[in-house]
Amino acid sequence: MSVMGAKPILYSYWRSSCSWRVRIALNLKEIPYDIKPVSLIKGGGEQHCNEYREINPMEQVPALHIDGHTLVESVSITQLVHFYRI
Ligand SMILES: O=C(O)/C=C/C(=O)CC(=O)CC(=O)O
Repeated sequence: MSVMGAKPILYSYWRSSCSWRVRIALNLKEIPYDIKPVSLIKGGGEQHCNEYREINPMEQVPALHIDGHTLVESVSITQLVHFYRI
């Protein structure tokens, strides 16, 4: 993760407090990122669709694709962002 590649992608939902946590961490680190919205409401929750399950088998937001890796669990993501992008 130390090699900076393409812009990170944050899979996120606007009402998800866990997603807020990661957005705050990325913004504090001034890391630019794109958001891919995953609605927790639409169609019973887009986090349960096959396409998203490939990104996060836990079927939860957020997930962060960064430097060729996909990270899940918001607290872990914020820690990794903190230590790897100083
Ligand atoms: O990434 C986490 O730490 C946990 C995520 C969830 O449990 C999903 C969830 O509750 C979505 C939300 O923040 O409302």
